[in-house]
Amino acid sequence: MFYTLTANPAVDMTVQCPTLVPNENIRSVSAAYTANGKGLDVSFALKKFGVDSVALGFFAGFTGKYVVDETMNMGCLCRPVWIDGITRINSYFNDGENEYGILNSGPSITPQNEQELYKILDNTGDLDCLVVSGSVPPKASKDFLDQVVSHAQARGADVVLDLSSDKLKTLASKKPLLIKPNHHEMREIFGVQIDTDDDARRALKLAHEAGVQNVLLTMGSRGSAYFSNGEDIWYAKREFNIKLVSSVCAGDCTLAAFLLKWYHNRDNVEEALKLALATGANVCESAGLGDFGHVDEYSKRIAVRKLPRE
Ligand SMILES: O=P(O)(O)OC[C@@]1(O)O[C@H](CO)[C@@H](O)[C@@H]1O
Repeated sequence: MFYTLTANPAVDMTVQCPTLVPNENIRSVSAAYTANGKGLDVSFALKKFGVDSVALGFFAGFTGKYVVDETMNMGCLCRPVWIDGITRINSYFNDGENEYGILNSGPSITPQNEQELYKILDNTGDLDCLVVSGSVPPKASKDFLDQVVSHAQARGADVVLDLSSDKLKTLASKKPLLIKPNHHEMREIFGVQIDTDDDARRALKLAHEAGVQNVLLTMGSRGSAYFSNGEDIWYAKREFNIKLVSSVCAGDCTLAAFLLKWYHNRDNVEEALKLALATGANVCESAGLGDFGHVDEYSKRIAVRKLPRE
């Protein structure tokens, strides 16, 4: 069973609006309020593909209750750790030309909250793979993520990491099964600006040298991705344009779709990349995750090639 951990979930407010004007109030065209957070998005996307997972995380106040209720309404399993405060609301604006995001830090967690989470991990009987995604709440212990990975690995589980902090570099030594940085995170964490296949090769090599087994490197609005298993590198690119509404949850759904095809069949890289990029593209066309209505069609329009070995 896949488990996901969202240590810092959110209600996302996604607003379509006219051009923002300093010191002026403007009226939005539309606004959507959705239960989100990176790991939760992975669970929601898996569910849309008909796969169950268990969503773990810290939740607080009326917003936390909303996120947990929505998670269960979607038919996802959820094991919340309840904490003090209010689960954050993150705001995203699209003015037709640019996207803007304002992310809040979220409620703090205590050592007791952390212990409660470790206990859940220690008592799972069906944990095959833990996907740890997103930011860590304020006041988390310095070794919180190390502990999470250790508790999961002690159960014999694989660990997948989607973290933007440079903590990813330290955690790499724990040999996670897969990491999913985007090109900005790869530059910040491993110091390589990726514009060409050779740049990607260098960055992916650094990630493997740090200990990571597999890397799914997404290239954001370029609509492409690299995957490396340490021996071979594949490059995938979508061959169509999309009308962008919000790119916010696209990376998380890309990861979910990739895992769906690849986790149980590691030779299935091409199919996994096609579904992953198709899903990411379709998610960009609505606020939140959308209905995945174009995923099948888009999957047929993703080109994948293997890079020649060096
Ligand atoms: O602050 P984090 O945890 O890094 O990111 C949080 C967040 O941006 O991630 C999701 C999209 O990936 C959103 O639903 C959510 O608001």
